[in-house]
Amino acid sequence: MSGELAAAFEKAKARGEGALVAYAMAGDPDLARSVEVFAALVEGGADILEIGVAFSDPIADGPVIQAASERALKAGATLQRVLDEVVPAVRKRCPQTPLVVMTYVNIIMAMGEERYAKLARERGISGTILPDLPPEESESLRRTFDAAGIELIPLCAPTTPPARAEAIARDGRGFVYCVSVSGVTGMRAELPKDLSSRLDLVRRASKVPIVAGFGISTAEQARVIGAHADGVVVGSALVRTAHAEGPAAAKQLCAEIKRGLKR
Ligand SMILES: O=P(O)(O)OC[C@@H](O)[C@@H](O)c1c[nH]c2ccccc12
Repeated sequence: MSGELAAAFEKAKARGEGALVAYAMAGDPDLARSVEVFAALVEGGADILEIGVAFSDPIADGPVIQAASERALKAGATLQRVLDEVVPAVRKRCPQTPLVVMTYVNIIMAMGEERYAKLARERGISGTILPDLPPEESESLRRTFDAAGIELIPLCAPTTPPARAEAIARDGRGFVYCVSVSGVTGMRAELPKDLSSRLDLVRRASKVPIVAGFGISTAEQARVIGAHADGVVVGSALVRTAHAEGPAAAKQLCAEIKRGLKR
């Protein structure tokens, strides 16, 4: 196991903070400028970067990330180029920050799972999130990733039955990603009332840290949810801000959300 993700959660905890996992799309608006966005998120206090690799059919994504996907595809952000050009540049700018790739199964299969795992590890990736990975495929992929030192981060949905959520959490690598709302990524004014009890259940069963993501865009939401998790994921709000106002504004938003994660 790489251990870099665990260390990032430990570091945040030692500072009395929940961890901020900040998502942006590699190649949005182009490869070089997305590196600036990732660096800004870390300057704003992100503890872990989630690097989106665009896919033509992003079924789990709402409008903001879909639009980012389209911009990235237009800019030529293939998995190969992201690993060759974006990841090393981000690594160089942010040497202390663990990097996680977030993409869809097809993209990994097209490269070949072993080739991906080896190359990703060489480039400095710690983990990978695949929201459309069917449970039947997850075991073989997890073995491949384990062997290469890439942590396959599992997801738990609101529709995952408690016993299944516990099983996922027990077997988790890196951290468990608890999806807060049904549906697609994107900002939400309100989060479900039973979210905190679901998070408590997964957290009790999990050997690795747990984070909540989907719909979080404010410091107040981060504060409320952060009390029941080891960290939160913020995507659409950062992607939208970086696109509309630039990296400096996204950095500000990170810093604000980070304040909500102070214990
Ligand atoms: O955008 P939101 O609502 O802040 O959600 C996180 C998110 O963007 C990121 O983790 C993500 C982007 N695309 C995904 C697809 C599935 C699961 C997670 C994701």
